[in-house]
Amino acid sequence: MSYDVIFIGAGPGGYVGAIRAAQLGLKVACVEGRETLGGTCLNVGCIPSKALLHATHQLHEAEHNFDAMGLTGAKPKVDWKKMLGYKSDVIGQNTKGIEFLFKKNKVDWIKGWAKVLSPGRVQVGEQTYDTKKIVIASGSESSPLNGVDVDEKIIVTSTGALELGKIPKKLIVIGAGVIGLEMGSVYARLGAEVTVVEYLDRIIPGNDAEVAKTFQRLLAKQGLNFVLGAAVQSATATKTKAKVTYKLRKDDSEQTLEADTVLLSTGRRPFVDGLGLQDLGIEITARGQIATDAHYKTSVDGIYAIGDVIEGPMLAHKAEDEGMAVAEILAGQAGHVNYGVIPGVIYTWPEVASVGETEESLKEAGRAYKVGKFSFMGNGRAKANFAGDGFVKILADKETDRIIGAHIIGPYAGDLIHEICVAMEFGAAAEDLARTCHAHPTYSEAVREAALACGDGAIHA
Ligand SMILES: Cc1cc2nc3c(=O)[nH]c(=O)nc-3n(C[C@H](O)[C@H](O)[C@H](O)COP(=O)(O)OP(=O)(O)OC[C@H]3O[C@@H](n4cnc5c(N)ncnc54)[C@H](O)[C@@H]3O)c2cc1C
Ligand SMILES: NC(=O)c1ccc[n+]([C@@H]2O[C@H](COP(=O)([O-])OP(=O)(O)OC[C@H]3O[C@@H](n4cnc5c(N)ncnc54)[C@H](O)[C@@H]3O)[C@@H](O)[C@H]2O)c1
Repeated sequence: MSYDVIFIGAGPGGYVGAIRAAQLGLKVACVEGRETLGGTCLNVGCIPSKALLHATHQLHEAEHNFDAMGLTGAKPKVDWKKMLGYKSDVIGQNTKGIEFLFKKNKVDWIKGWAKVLSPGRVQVGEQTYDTKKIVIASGSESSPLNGVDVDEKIIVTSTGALELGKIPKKLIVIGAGVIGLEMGSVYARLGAEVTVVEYLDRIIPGNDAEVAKTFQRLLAKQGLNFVLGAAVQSATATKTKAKVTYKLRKDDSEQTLEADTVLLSTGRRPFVDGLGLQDLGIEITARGQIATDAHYKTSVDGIYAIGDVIEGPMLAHKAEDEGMAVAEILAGQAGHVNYGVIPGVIYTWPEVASVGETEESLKEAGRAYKVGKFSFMGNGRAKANFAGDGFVKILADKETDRIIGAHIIGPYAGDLIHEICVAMEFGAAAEDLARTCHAHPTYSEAVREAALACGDGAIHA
C-alpha cells in the first residue's frame, strides 16, 4: 500500500492533519497504537479532565449556591463509579467521532505502533507502507521525577488521577501547574483534603503574576492548601498510603506529608519511543523534542513533526493548528501558525485564560504598555450568577493602542478570551474592541469594559 502522507499518532496534531490533508486531495493514512483515536487529549487528557471538572462544578454549585436562589432539598450524593462512567461515555463519544471523520474523509487508520524505516517507509507490525511524506505526531508523556515512584494507583500521573478506585481523603499534588490545579480542584470539590506542593514561590508559572495571586487566593478559599518554595525529594507508597518528602527552599528544612494518593504533575516530555529516530539521524533538541524548521521539516528530508513532540506550548489547539498547517504545506499551500496568538486556558472555577504578552514579559522587553482592567464584580450577569470573582486585564501598546496581551480570571474566561484573540489576529486596537457593541447582560461586557479602561475609562468601575 502506498500513500502521499502517513501521519504517526492520532492525537489532535495527527488526526486533524490527516483530515485536512485528505480534504486537500492527498491519499492519507494515520497510524495509531492505542485502541482508540484522539491521542492523549481525547483519551486521558483534555476531554476526561473536563468531564470531571464539569460534574464536580455542578456539585459545588448545588452545595454552595442553590440554597441562596431558593433551591432547597437534599444535597446530591456522589456516585463515583457513575461519575467515572459518565467520563468514559464522553471519551467514547469523542473517539468514535474521530473514527467517523476518518471514514468520511477517506483517511485510512493503520492500527499498531509505527517505526520509520527510512524517509518514505513506515513499518507497522509485519506490514510495511510506502509514502511520499511522513509526519510524526507522537505526542508526549508525563515526565518522571527523581525519587517519585509512580504506580498509577497510589502515586499517580494524570492518567491514574482520572481513574482512581475511590475518592481519596487526602491528596498531595506535586506541581502547581495546569494539571495539578485542574485535578486538585476536582478532588477538593469531591471532599478530599488537597495539598499542592510547588517548587517555585508562585503557582502557574508563566502566567500573569496578578492573575496567579488572585487564583491562589480563590483556590485556597475552595479548600486547596499550598506549600510553595518546596522541592519534592521523594514520594513512596506502602499498600494504602503515600509519603512525600520535600525541602523548603528558604531554610533547606526537610518536611514530610502523608496522603492516600499523590499526583505527580511536574510537566510532560516528548514521546518518541520505538520510532527509530536515532537510526535515521533525526535531530533531537536538548529538551528531547524533535527539531524542526518553520515548515515543520525535521533534519531528514521527507519527514515532518508537529504537536507536543516539537517545541512550543503542549496544547491540543496548538497541535491541531500545526496539523492543519503541515497538511497545507504538503499540499503545496502556505500553511502557517501565529504563535503570538495561542490562548492558554485552565478549566477550574473560575477559569483562567491568557493570550500574548504578560506584564512581566513586557517589562523584561522594556516595551511601554497600557493596562485596562475590569472586575467581574462590576458585571451584572456575573453578580447574578455568583461569578463576581476575578477580572479581565487587557494589555495594549502605549503608543499605538494595539492589543498585545490579555489575561482573564473569571466565569467562562476560556470562551471570553477568543474575541481578544480575533482582535489580535486582525491587529486591532483596544479602542476597536471598546467601540464594538456588546450584548447586555453578558460576561463579554467585562472584556469591553477592560478595553474601555485602556482609553478614557470603564463605565461600571
Ligand atoms: C490530563 C491532561 C489534560 C489536558 N488538558 C488539556 C486541555 O484542556 N487543553 C489543551 O489544549 N491541552 C490539554 N492537554 C494537553 C493535550 O492533551 C496535548 O497538548 C495534545 O494531546 C497534544 O496532541 P498531539 O497530537 O501532539 O499528541 P497526543 O495527543 O499525545 O497524541 C499522540 C498519539 O500518538 C500515538 N503514538 C505515539 N507513538 C506512536 C507510534 N510509534 N505509532 C503509532 N502511534 C503512536 C499515541 O498513542 C497517541 O495517541 C492535557 C493533557 C493532559 C495530560
Ligand atoms: N487546560 C490545559 O490547557 C491543560 C490541562 C492539562 C495539561 N495541559 C498541558 O500539559 C502539560 C503538563 O502539565 P503539568 O501541570 O504537568 O505541567 P506544568 O508545566 O503546567 O506545571 C508543572 C509545575 O510543577 C512545578 N515543579 C517542577 N518540578 C517540581 C518539583 N520537584 N517539586 C515541586 N514542583 C515542581 C513547576 O514549577 C510547575 O509549576 C502542560 O504543558 C500543559 O500545557 C494543559
